[in-house]
Amino acid sequence: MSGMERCRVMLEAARIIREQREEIATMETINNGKSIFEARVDIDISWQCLEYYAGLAGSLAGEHIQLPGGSFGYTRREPLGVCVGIGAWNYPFQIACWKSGPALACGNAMVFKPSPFTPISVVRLAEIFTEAGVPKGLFNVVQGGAATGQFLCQHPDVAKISFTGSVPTGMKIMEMAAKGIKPVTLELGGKSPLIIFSDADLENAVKGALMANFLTQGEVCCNGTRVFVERKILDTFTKEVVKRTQKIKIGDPLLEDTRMGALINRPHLNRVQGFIKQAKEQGAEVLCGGDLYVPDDQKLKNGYYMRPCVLGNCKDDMTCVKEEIFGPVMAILPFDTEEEVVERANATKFGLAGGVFTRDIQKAHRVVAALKAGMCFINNYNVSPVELPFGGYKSSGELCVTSPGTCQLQGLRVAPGTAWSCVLTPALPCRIWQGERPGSHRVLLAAEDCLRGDG
Ligand SMILES: NC(=O)C1=CN([C@@H]2O[C@H](COP(=O)(O)OP(=O)(O)OC[C@H]3O[C@@H](n4cnc5c(N)ncnc54)[C@H](O)[C@@H]3O)[C@@H](O)[C@H]2O)C=CC1
Repeated sequence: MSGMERCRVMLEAARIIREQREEIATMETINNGKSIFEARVDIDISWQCLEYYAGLAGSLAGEHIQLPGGSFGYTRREPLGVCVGIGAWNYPFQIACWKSGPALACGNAMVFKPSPFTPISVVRLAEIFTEAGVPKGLFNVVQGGAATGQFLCQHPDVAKISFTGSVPTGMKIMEMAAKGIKPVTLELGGKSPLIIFSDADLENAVKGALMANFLTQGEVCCNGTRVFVERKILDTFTKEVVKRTQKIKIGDPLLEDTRMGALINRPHLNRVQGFIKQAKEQGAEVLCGGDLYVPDDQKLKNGYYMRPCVLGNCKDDMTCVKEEIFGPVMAILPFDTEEEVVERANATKFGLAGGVFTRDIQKAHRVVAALKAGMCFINNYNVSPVELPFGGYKSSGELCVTSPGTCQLQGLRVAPGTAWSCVLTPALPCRIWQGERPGSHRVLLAAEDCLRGDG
């Protein structure tokens, strides 16, 4: 198909997703355990992603290069072939769209393997693609776990791998890809810093900290789980964060007013609670939560619910501060100076995201420029519009130009050795946690301010 033809099919898929938003969101809530309120946002981001790449499909073009003596050369944009997408369980439908959107826009085929913990919603995506006119066999779902993932990565007919998941699995994928000299895009874990200066709008900073820690039960790779608070406001900030955290409504994720659903499974719940136990042993103080939550509703009593946890008295060398917990656990750390906090914020093997809350715009841009992180937020956190890059530094994986999988857009890829970083600045304060739709945020991006590095 030509780019325009691919565009039309993808726009139709986006339309169907929009039309079936409620049904798919409900399916995603059952699939993952996150609140229906959040699942709807995921579905919106998913159709927006397909629309965005549909828009690019028609404009992909080669170049004509004039040579001496009247000769000329030209480049063609050609699909890679069969791309493999391997997804994590926290954003099943969205990850599948982030990977298949760019792949299909560029004329590739995709074999997608969801996490075995969240197998269903991506099957609905495959049905929608078929309904929209994607030729049979162009988007395929293969269910399975590690062995299936390995088989796909090692398959000689696979041209490219796009992976979202943990750092250890990412390493294995990179090794397998290296053996086949296959390009790979990795979207891995994080332990991102959130820096609250004493001049910040306190109300907004507190909401930002909740957004940075408790969306999707804390199972979000770019969460700002190391919350550095300027010592002057430590007590006030901590008190307010604890108060708001205790008010988060936990329970049946299909209810409209629920803001925190169930964790993905029992072993993961045990693992998260293990981190909290270890944090206490190492001297941290549990300021709230961390215990199991048992809903009154009998049919939910065996669910994997826990109360969101805030840890005080944390030190940089504690396990809860160093390792990704991937659950609703916030660690608060005091700091005194800008120089000190930047150094501590960067002292991590990860580099996915970072956030700064301050009223001083120069300080905000200075600090985010110094953070070694792929995505930085100023006076906001965890908004990810499809138009912006998503990816990390260091062990958080390769940074690509837009959403995971984008490297299928060859040529738009960041040149080797360069790094991109994107910064989001809000026109409105963080309100999503109060129940407003993310549409109420207007995200401003000024390219000159936001891109750094050779890109
Ligand atoms: N940077 C990002 O964009 C995101 C990162 N994550 C990270 O993912 C992790 C949680 O997700 P999990 O599903 O537990 O990660 P995981 O790494 O265990 O699994 C991810 C996917 O890889 C597959 N897999 C496992 N072993 C494999 C192997 N040897 N070869 C090929 N495929 C294999 C799994 O079946 C699953 O589909 C967290 O560490 C989180 O930070 C999650 C979401 C987004």
